[in-house]
Amino acid sequence: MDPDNARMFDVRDVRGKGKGLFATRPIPKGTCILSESPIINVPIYPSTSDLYTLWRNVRNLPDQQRQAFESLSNCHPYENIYTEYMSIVRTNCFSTYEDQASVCLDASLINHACDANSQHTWNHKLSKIVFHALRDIALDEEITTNYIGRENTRQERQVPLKEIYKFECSCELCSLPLALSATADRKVLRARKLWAYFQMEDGQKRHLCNPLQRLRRLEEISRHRAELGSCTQMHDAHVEASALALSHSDLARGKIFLERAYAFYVLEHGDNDELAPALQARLQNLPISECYGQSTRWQTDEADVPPEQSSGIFEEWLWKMRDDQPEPSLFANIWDRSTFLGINGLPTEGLFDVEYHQDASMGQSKPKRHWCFMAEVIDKATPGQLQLKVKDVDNRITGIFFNDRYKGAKLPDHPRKKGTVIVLYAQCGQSEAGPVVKVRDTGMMKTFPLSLSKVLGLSKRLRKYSTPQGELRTCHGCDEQGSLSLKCGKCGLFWYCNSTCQKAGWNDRNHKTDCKMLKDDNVHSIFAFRWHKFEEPVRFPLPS
Ligand SMILES: C[S@@+](CC[C@H](N)C(=O)[O-])C[C@H]1O[C@@H](n2cnc3c(N)ncnc32)[C@H](O)[C@@H]1O
Repeated sequence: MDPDNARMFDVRDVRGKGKGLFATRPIPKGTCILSESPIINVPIYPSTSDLYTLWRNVRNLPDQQRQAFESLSNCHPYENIYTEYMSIVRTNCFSTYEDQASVCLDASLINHACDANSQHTWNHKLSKIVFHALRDIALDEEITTNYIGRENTRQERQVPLKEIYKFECSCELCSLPLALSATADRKVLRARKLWAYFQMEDGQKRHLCNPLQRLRRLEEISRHRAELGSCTQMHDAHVEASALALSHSDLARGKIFLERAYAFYVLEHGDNDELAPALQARLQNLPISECYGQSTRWQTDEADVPPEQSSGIFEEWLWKMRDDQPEPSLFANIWDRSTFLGINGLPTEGLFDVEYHQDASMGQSKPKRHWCFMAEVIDKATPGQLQLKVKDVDNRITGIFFNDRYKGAKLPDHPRKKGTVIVLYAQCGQSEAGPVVKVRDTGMMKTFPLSLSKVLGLSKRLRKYSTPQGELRTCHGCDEQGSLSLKCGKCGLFWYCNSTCQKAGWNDRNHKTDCKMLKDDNVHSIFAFRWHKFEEPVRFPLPS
C-alpha cells in the first residue's frame, strides 16, 4: 500500500464482502482519500491478443506488484493463466482513459455501495485514479465507491452488480423497503426523462424557447439528483442552468449556478485536474461564455444576488420559483427587459411560455401579463412591402412581418425610419431570413416618430425627475432633492426648485424636447400605462 494513502485508511475483513478499506481517522467531505497510478491497463473490449499482452505485462511487473495483482479477488471462472488474469482485471478494474480498464492495487480493495461515500474519477493531468470523499466519513467507517453510476433504478443496479461482480448489494439504498425503493426509482426515472430533453438539443439558441420552464425542469432534476448524491450529474445540471441564465443575460444566477457546478466538480475530481482551472476562468469572466446575451429577458448584474444565501427564499429566487412581476412604478421602465423585449426574449410563436402565458390547458395560450416587442425602424415600409427591418432593444436586426390580410391595404400607421415600433404580446416567429415578429392585428402595433434611444432616455428622466420619493422630488434643473412645488406648466411632469432651475432644465437639459414628446398622447401613453398591472390584454391606443 502506498504509505501516503495508508495514513487515511487500512484494510479490514468485511463480512460477506471479503476485504475492504476503512477510515483510520475522520475524513472530511471533499478530501482526496486515494490517488493511485494503475499497474495494469487493458482495453475495455479486449481481443485475444490482448490476453497475451496482459499476461506478459503482469509477468513483467516487479515481483511484489505481480504477487499483489495475483492475490486480488477474482469472482469469474477461468480456464488458464491468460483468462485468470483477465478475470482478475474484470473483478477489479476501473475504466480510466480512452476505453482502458485499469487495475490499481489499493483502489481494488474498495467495495461498492450504490450510495457510496466516495467517488472515483480519472485525473488526466496526474494519470492517476483519484477518490474523493463525497461526504464526511467517520473514523472506522468503510470507504465505498459506486462501481456502476448513480442515476440507476434498483433493478438497473442489481443486474450488472450480479453479472459483473457476482454479489447482491445490501447498501442502505438497496435495503429500503419496497415502497420507498419504488419512490427512489421514480425519481431516477423522472430525472432521466427530464434530462433527456436537454440532451436532445445543443447550439447556442437552445435556451431561448420557454426558459422558465427549462429552469423549472433543471430545478426538479437537481432536486432528485441531490438525493441520489451524484456530483457528475449535479455538475451537468448546474452548468446547463448557468448557460440558460447567461443566455438571457442573467449574470447573477449564471454566476451562482456556475459556482455550484464548480463546487460539485471539485468535490468529485479535486481542483488539480485539467478542467478545474478552465471552469475557474469561466467564472472570472462570465460574459465571455459563448451563450451569454442571446436575449436580455432576465438581465441582472453579478451583484444582484439577494443577501440571504442560505434560506429557502434564496433558492426560490435562484430557480425563479415565483413569477417575477414587473416592478410597480409610476412611469414605465422601458429598461425592464421582462416587459420591453428584444426578438430573442419573446415567447416562441405557437408555444406556451410559463412566464408570459396563462395555463395552456384549454389549448390556447393567453397572456398573463403585459409585454411587448420594442425596436427602432431601420428600413421604412413602402407600399406593397409588408415587412419592416428593425433593430431591437438588444441591438439585434430583425423583421416585422404583417399578415397577408393587410396586403395592399394601408399600414396601421406610417413607420418612420429611426422611429420606434412597439408590438404588444409579440411572439418570436420564424421566416426564411430567421426570427421575426409577425403582426396579425393592427391594433397590436404602434410606431412613434422618436428614436429608441430617445424613448429610453425619456424613460430614465421620467423615473428620476417625475417620480416622488416620499415627500421629496428631484429638481430637473440642479438634481437637488426637496419638497418642490414648481412644475413645468406644459407637461406637469418635471419639477424645479425655482425659476432659475426651470430655465436650466428647459434650455441646458433639453426639457424643451422632452416636453414636446410628452405632448403626443401616444408617446405619453407608453410611459403612463401601468405595464405591471394586468387584468386583461389591451390594444392600442393604450388605456390611460
Ligand atoms: C474490486 S473488489 C473489492 C475488494 C474485495 N472485497 C476484496 O476482498 O478484494 C470487488 C469484489 O468485492 C466484492 N464486493 C464489492 N462490493 C461488495 C458489496 N457491496 N457487497 C458484497 N460484495 C462486494 C465482490 O465480490 C466484488 O466482486
